[in-house]
Amino acid sequence: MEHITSDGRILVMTAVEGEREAVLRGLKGDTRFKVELAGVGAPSAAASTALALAAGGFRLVISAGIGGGFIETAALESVVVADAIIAADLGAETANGFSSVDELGFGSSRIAVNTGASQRIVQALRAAGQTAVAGPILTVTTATGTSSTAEQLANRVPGAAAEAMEGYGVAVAANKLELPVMEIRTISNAVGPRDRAAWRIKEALQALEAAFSTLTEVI
Ligand SMILES: O=C(O)c1cccc(C(=O)CC[C@H]2O[C@@H](n3cnc4c(=O)[nH]cnc43)[C@H](O)[C@@H]2O)c1
Repeated sequence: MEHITSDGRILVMTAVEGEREAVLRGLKGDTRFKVELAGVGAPSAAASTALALAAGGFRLVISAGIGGGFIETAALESVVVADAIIAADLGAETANGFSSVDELGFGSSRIAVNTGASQRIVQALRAAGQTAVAGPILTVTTATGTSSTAEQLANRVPGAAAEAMEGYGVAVAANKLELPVMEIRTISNAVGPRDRAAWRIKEALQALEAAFSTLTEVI
């Protein structure tokens, strides 16, 4: 996949150490990658990514970790590769509902990715035996905990596949340096009512490890 990267390193940002360790296990010492901690939430992720990128020499930035899945699109333990990274709650509440920063004229809540590259990674993951889909990954400030919020987000972003809390922050930092960005999430829980007994964090971390193992073969 030389059109994603050729020379230069790939920076992978994860929110927490458990995710970082899973990615590192999958990479098996591949020195083309550097894996750093973003912290939880888009502001921390943006600052951490900017600091990491200051070292220079990167060709691609990937926001990676576990996430919530819009379950009719992304099943538990599956992989979602972003075809867009969207700050889904960045905007204003109005009498007529939510207005995005785009609608308010303050900027863009959507960061584009190389959708061809996302599709090719999805194909490679499927060929390796994982369930994978490309779709919009939402960045939220508050993890969704009700069916009503899940429904609002799904209506706001048609085709929404997953939500997490860092992608938009990582992408803003990459964008500032005109670097391409991707987001890869493995699904630990359904977006909706919190049901801890149903969370599959261990399995999602195993899926994350497997996804990065495949990535080293195609990138
Ligand atoms: O408890 C553990 O063992 C553990 C291991 C690895 C990661 C975690 C996390 O809690 C990661 C937090 C991270 O995950 C994203 N996330 C996961 N599910 C959702 C969701 O439904 N909505 C939004 N974000 C979600 C998020 O990016 C967090 O930063 C725990």
